[in-house]
Amino acid sequence: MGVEICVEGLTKSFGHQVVWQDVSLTLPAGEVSVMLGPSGTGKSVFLKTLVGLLRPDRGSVTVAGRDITRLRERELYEVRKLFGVLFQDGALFGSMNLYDNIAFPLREHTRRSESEIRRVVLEKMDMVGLIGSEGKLPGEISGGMRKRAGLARALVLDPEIILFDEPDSGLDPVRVAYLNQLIVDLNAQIDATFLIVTHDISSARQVPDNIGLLFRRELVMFGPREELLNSDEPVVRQFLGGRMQGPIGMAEEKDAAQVKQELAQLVDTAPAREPTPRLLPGPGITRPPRWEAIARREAALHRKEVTGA
Ligand SMILES: Nc1ncnc2c1ncn2[C@@H]1O[C@H](COP(=O)(O)OP(=O)(O)OP(=O)(O)O)[C@@H](O)[C@H]1O
Repeated sequence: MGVEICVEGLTKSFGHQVVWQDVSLTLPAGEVSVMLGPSGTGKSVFLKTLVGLLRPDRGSVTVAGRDITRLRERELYEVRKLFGVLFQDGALFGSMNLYDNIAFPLREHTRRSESEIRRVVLEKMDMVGLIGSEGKLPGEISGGMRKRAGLARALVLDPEIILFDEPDSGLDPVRVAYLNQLIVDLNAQIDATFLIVTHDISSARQVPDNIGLLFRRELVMFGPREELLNSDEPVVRQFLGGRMQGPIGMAEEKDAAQVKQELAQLVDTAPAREPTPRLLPGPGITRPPRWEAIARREAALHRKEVTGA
C-alpha cells in the first residue's frame, strides 16, 4: 500500500546557488501530497533528488528503510523500480508508438513474455482511457493524451510511489478536472504514495491529503491539506490567493517594509476559509481504509479552526 518517504535535513545547491536547505518532511504511505512554490524554488530539483537523479549536498531520503542518497548506482537502480515518474511533457520517445512507449519499462526492467507485457500495457492504457490509441505516435496526439500516456508508462511496473511533475501544465481546465479525477481514482485503486508538483491552486485544494510550500530556499510548511488551506502565514495566503501583495515578488523576494505596507493595505481576497470539498474517487471505486482516518483528521482540524480551540 505504498511506502513512506522520509526526508531529513535535505540541502541542494548548484555551485554557489543554494536551491533549498534543511528540508524535512514525511510523505505518508499511500497518501497524496502536493508541493507548491513560486517558479524557480526548486520543486523539480526536489522530485529529482527524491528519485536519486540528483545528489543532495546534505541530508537523507529514506525510502523503504534505505537512505537513497547513500546508495551506489546499481542499488539505486533497484530502488528506482519502486518509483513511477510522470515528467512534465510525458517524456515519451517520439519515434515509438504509444504501445511501445508504455511497454518500454517492462522490456527494459523485466523478463516478461510479450503476451504478459501486452496484458499489462493494455490494462494500464485502459486505466488512463487510451485504449484504441496504441498505434499513435506522441506527435499525433494532444498534450492531455501525452500526459495520460506518460502516466500509463509510469504505472506499468506497479510502483509504490508516483512523482508527478506539473501533470496539469498546458491543459485546459476541463482536462485538468479529468486528470485530477484520474489521479484520485488511481490513488484509491493502487494505493501508492503520490507526490504532485503543481501551480494549479484549485487542484492543490481538492486533490491531496497533504500540502507543502517551498519559498526562499526553505520548506515554509508541510502538513495536512486543511492546515495549509487555513494558514495565516502571509506567503501561504498570497500563494493560495494568487495575488501580488505579499512576500513573493516577480523576480526576487521583496523587502520587509514593502511587504508590511502592502499587507496593511490589503483586503484579503483569498478564497474564504470554508473547508474545500475533497475530490472523491468515482463511483464503484472502493476507498482504502485510510480515507476514514484522513476524513476524521480533517474534521478535527476544521472544528479547531471554527471554535479556535
Ligand atoms: N542541473 C542543474 N544545474 C544547475 N542549476 C539547475 C539545474 N537544475 C535546476 N537548476 C536551477 O535550480 C533552480 C530550481 O529549478 P527547478 O526547475 O527545480 O524550479 P521549479 O520550482 O520546478 O520551477 P518551475 O515552477 O518554474 O518549474 C533554478 O534556478 C534552476 O536554474
